[in-house]
Amino acid sequence: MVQMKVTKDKMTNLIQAEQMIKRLADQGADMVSLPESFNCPYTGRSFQANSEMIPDGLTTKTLSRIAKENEVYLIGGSYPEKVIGQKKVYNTCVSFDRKGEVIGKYRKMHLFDVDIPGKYTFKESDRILGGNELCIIDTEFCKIGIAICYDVRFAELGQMYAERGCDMIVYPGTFTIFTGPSHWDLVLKGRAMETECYVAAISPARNEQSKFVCYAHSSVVSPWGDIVKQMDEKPGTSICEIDLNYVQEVRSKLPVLKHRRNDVYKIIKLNNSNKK
Ligand SMILES: NC(=O)CC(=O)C(=O)O
Repeated sequence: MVQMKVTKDKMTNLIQAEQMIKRLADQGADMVSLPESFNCPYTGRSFQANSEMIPDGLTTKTLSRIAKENEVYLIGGSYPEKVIGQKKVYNTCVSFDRKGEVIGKYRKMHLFDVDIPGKYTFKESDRILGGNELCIIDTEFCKIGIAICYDVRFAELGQMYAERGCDMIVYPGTFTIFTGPSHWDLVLKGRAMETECYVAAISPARNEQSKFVCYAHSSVVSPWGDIVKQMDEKPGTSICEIDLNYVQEVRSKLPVLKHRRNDVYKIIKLNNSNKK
């Protein structure tokens, strides 16, 4: 987990990310994840101003080189993706294999439009478009589902990854200082427990000078719902060794995925005419 302090300067952020990824690779990490919005601050204006084409932009090219040089799988946190003909951008996570090849691209699906009076108001959809596709990366260890931050609040997405054979879900995410203390552990544990997957969530470090002050506390949660690694709010790196046999062990002891009654329930949106 790379919990870096994101600055306003993209080059500084890329250099910092590279140093931290190298440190983790030198310590034996097989897979490294960056946080959401790692190459620029997480504000609407900064996001739009720093957007790049994928895969031709500087950030994607740099991450590809870093993954290759360090021979690690790299989940590239997220950064703003420019699309020709669109004014708004996507909040996108690109993943790479050990050779630096792109193995997945995920666009944040659920947009963080919230109004917590007196505390925090944000309308991500003013400048960002929501993606519509799942992203599963197939690694030598297991299949991993990718989603971003606010997506973690939506249980259905996690369920879809579990149903499609993922043993782990990675959420680069930057929860706010207002929501994190009550909700971060809860949603990560919830997603892990109901999907019986390992769940990892990687945040930037807290930056009190930033307009967006995040909760930080990057974490890994086991398929039983226990927090197996958690950082505090400071910048740093952390390695967590996980045992994928434990996923199967939990699923055989408590087979909630098998017990789902998909024959009885499915989520539909009622229109006004048939709403009771
Ligand atoms: N920043 C987000 O996208 C989400 C968040 O902070 C929250 O859900 O809380």
